[in-house]
Amino acid sequence: MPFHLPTLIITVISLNLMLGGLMLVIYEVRKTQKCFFTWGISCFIFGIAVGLAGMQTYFDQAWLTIFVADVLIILTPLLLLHGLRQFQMQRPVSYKLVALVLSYSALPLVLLYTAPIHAQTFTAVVCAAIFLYAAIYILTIQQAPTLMRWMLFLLFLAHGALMLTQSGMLVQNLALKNVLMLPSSFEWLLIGHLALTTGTATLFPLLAFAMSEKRLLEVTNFDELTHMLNRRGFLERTGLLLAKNRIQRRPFCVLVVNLDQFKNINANYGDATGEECLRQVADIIQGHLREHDVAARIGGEEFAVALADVDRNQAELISYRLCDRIGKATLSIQGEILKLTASIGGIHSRSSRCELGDLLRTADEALYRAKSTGHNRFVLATQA
Ligand SMILES: Nc1nc2c(ncn2[C@@H]2O[C@H](COP(=O)(O)OP(=O)(O)OP(=O)(O)O)[C@@H](O)[C@H]2O)c(=O)[nH]1
Repeated sequence: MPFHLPTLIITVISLNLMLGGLMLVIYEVRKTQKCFFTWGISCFIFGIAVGLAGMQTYFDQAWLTIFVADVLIILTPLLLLHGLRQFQMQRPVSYKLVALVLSYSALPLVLLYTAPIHAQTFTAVVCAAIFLYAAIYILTIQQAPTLMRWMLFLLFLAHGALMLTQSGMLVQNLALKNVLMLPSSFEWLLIGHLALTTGTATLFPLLAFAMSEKRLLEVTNFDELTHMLNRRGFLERTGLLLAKNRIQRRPFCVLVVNLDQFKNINANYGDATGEECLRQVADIIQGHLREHDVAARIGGEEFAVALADVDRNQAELISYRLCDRIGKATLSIQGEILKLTASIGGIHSRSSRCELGDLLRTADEALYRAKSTGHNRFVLATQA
């Protein structure tokens, strides 16, 4: 199907200018993520490069339509890669790599720009190498959601393959002694580029938003000290588990684990030691639960555990074991061996008919009884 080349060129330029504008708008909102600025500039530069390259047949200034255009074309994926490095490191990243690759690429272009087909082949090979490198680089960004990481990997890989195809076609043209690439081939390359640029530029902001959302969830639902869920996260996750259990009329148990005389630890050894104790107790609790149980730090020296589908005997056994393991653990902190005990108040509901708030209130009352009858023990209440 024939395409109208000037129309295609104008479409590519407009799309890149629009995407560049979009990136700059995002940067305006998220000043801390400089990658959006870099990606925006990269889109603008590509738009200009395509414009200059498209003027080849109308404007006899090879230094501008070949040399400058090709240098800018190489700069585009380099800035894309630089943006990815800024994105991953979340701090200023040196431009050394960009400067180095650009200067090494510009030197051969000085010699080649009078032979357009050679210059274009060289540019396509350099761009392919940068895109393939970026494809591998994106896989190292572990914090990015897996699906998005692989989609970007495929897009970069496809971009690299497109550039390699372009260089292959140019070499073929060279053999056929054509001065420039066949217009029809150039059209297909531009269409491929259009699709890939749109895909990549759409995924970049999504990637950043997905990662901020993940971070936001971590901050709102997790406890920084122990990396367990916090009270909010516990209520959310346990609420869902309880609702599921209620539908199946299965038993449910909530335990509140509170460390005994914890203020003495702080007073005798300092807050930092107290915090290390909290971390080690959190590990003990998490180490004793099944995969689908929920554990959280819901207050200063207070933890909560939700056990789905356990009968009363199992709930008692787990409470006993938790008390026992915390009491027997020797916490080794900065050369000091510390001993701690915990009291546990719990509620076992036979059919999960109660609301979570009521279960927690009853577990708190049971905890009060465990504390007032001597610490280092558990009291388990029962409800229908
Ligand atoms: N280091 C540290 N201490 C904490 C943290 N959160 C709470 N605490 C301390 O935990 C102590 C809790 O004291 P209390 O509520 O009186 O309870 P307790 O000393 O454990 O006594 P009982 O509960 O009766 O056994 C206080 O001294 C708090 O300062 C924390 O994040 N880090």
